[in-house]
Amino acid sequence: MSAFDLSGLTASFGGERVLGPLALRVQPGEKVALVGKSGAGKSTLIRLIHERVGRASALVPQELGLVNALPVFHNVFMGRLDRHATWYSLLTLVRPFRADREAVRALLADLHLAEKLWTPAAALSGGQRQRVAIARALYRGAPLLLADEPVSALDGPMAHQVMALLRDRFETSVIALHDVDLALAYCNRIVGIQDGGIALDAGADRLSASDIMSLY
Ligand SMILES: Nc1ncnc2c1ncn2[C@@H]1O[C@H](COP(=O)(O)OP(=O)(O)OP(=O)(O)O)[C@@H](O)[C@H]1O
Repeated sequence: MSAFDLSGLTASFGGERVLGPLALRVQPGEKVALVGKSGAGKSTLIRLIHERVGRASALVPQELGLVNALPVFHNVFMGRLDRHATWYSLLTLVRPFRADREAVRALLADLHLAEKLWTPAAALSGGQRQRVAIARALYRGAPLLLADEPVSALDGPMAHQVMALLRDRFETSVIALHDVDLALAYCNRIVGIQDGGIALDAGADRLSASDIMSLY
C-alpha cells in the first residue's frame, strides 16, 4: 500500500515543459521534503499531486488561499467544507456550532492563535495568516499533507514548533521547503528537484546539508 503512486506527472506553460515527466511514489509514514532552487518546479509538483490525490489530502498552498473578509474561525472551518451539508455550512456562517468552535479553538491554541478566533483574516500578520492556513489543513483531518513553504513567514522557534506539529499530526507529508536544515530535521526523505526532474531522492539520515546544497 502507498499513500500515493503517481506517474506521468508533467507541466508546461506557454508550450514550454517546466516539469516532468516524472513519477513519485510515497509510502504511508513518509515525510518528504521537496527541495531545489527557486523556479525548479516544487510548487508545480505539489499542485499536480493535489490534483491527482484530491480530497484525501490537506493542502497548504504558498499563497495560502484565505478569505480576507471572514474571521479566522470560518477560514479554518473551510478545511472540512466538503464534509458538511450546505445548510450546516450556511448556519455556521451566521452562528457556528459550539463543538466546531471548540475544535477550532483547540487547534488555534496549538498554533498560539487562540485569541484571534474571531479576527478577520485581513487583520492578521503574514506569519499569523500562514498559521491559519496550517490550522485549516489540520482541521481537515486528512492523513496526507501537501504543503508549499508552510513556515516561510515564521520566526525560527515558531517554524520549528510548527514543523514538529505537522510531523506529529499527519501520517504522511510532502512539503516544499527552502530551509534545508528544517528539511533534514523534520523529514525522513529528501526529494530534490532540478531542471524539472528528480535529481536526488534519499533518506534524510543519509544526507547532509552540503549534499542538498549541490542542487542550488
Ligand atoms: N502560471 C504560470 N505561468 C507560467 N509559468 C509558470 C507558472 N507557474 C510556474 N511557472 C514556471 O514554472 C517553473 C516552476 O515554477 P514553480 O513555482 O513550480 O517553482 P518552485 O520550485 O516552486 O519555485 P519557488 O521556490 O520560487 O516557489 C518556473 O520556471 C516558473 O516560472
